[in-house]
Amino acid sequence: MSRSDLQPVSRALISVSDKSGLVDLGKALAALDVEILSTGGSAKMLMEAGIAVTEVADHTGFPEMMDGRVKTLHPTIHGGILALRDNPDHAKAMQDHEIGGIDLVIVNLYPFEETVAKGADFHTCIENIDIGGPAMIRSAAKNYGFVTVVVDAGDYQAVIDELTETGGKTSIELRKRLAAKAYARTGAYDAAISNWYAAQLGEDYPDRLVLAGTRQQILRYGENPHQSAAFYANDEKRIGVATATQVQGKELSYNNFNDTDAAFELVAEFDPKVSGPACAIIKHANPCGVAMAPTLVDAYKTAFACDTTSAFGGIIALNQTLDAATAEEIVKIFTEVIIAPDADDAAKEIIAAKKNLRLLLTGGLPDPGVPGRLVKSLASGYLIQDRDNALTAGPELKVVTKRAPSEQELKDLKFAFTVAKHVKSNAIVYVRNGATVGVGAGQMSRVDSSKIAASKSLEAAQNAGDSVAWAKGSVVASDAFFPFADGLLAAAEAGATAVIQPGGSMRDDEVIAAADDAGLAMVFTGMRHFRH
Ligand SMILES: NC(=O)c1ncn([C@@H]2O[C@H](COP(=O)(O)O)[C@@H](O)[C@H]2O)c1NC=O
Repeated sequence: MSRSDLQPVSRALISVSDKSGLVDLGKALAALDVEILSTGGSAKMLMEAGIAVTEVADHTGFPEMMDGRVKTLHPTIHGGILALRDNPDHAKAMQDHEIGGIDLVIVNLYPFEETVAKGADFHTCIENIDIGGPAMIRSAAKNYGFVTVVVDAGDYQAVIDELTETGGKTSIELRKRLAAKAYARTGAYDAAISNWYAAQLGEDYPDRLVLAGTRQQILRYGENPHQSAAFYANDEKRIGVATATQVQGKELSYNNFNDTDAAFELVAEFDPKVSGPACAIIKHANPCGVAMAPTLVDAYKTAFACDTTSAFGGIIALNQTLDAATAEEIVKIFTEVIIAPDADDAAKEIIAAKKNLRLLLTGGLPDPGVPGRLVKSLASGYLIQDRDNALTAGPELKVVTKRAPSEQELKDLKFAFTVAKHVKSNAIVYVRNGATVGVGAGQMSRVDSSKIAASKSLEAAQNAGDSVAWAKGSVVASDAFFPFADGLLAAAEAGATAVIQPGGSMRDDEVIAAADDAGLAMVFTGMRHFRH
């Protein structure tokens, strides 16, 4: 710390909405002989604790007025904060107008974000927009050369420590760090107000986009070791990787965050009350095995059997509490992350033996039907779209072939289409008895995805000691329509007996005729699920 950059703190202004830690702070400042100015509620609490305080109204000679809309918006306050102490003109202005310097500004804002989150009415939200607080924060942060600004109770101790250590002064390093934090706070506050206002006006895509987030973690690196990265959480608080509790294991990496998100969003499609236990295993944001079964351990084992090679080092998502039997199976191979709503004690104990294995518990499943926004960044901008929260799984399914699917086929078709929604396009998914048996992902042609999925199903069969590919007698889902009959024929050749796809190709007639010729049952969903 360079001593010349130390600035004395003789007077502090405290105006806080969230009063946690206020009394201890006041006592510590009083012990350091710092004079305290404060607004109504904050002043009252300090006085009740026996701390000497001057009310801002007494300092300015102006009462708080208009229901608190005007408290600190006064030249005596802003002059005291903004004056450059080493500028003779500023010093003269202070003298002429009897303005005393304010060296430390401690403010936290009206709880606008919390008020909106509670679902308050328009008027209440407006009244919770803080005006005087951000003004003081911005003034103090601008004058960081002389003034210390604190917007987070988590910084009270650092300021007190430094004042104690230096005999009542703060360093330029601390003042700069706190000034940057102060502008980040007012920026995020205004972002929240602006987004809320746009929503009130029904503007889905306002002229100016403001994104705000809170840094959760600086990551070791990005997708690759030469890329730096961090994770920021937004205010959506959707149940998932961002809000989960990490019970054990190494720190999550960038790719872990991405893959775990994909895994949990997929498994959340399967409500345990409807589907029973379900498990999804993800590699590089694509599922390499997904299954439903009467028990969780069977769901895991069946998902794993789909592609035992790819599952190595994968991310496992479960739709219900991790139990000991499932944990025993999981620890048999190397896994990066397990994410589940909960884990019982016996399961936790088994997982604990694998020190690096990350276990994330979410407390529940996100609602796949809830609307939301997705943001993707391009070279010079952002693409914003609704979350793909739709699924056609009910009466809107249209049978287009002579043969209608059997009950088991229909159940598997719906499952396959749900999984396909979470596979990078072009997506082809073979399913048999509630489990994927072959996934073709991310190919530039649908036929290639069909072929890959079919060959994966042969590999799965061979691994299990079967000579016949598991696609035989399966059903198949395609995330978008088959533009030609070839993709469908590839599926028929692989042994699929029923098909689910959106339909809508110019050549639907040809594709339907090919399905009829091959004796396949086919349903159209009328909804596409591209994913990139
Ligand atoms: N209007 C003003 O001049 C003003 N000055 C400070 N405030 C806010 O009043 C709150 C503290 O009020 P109190 O100390 O009365 O509980 C703080 O959140 C602070 O940011 C103000 N309130 C809103 O704008």
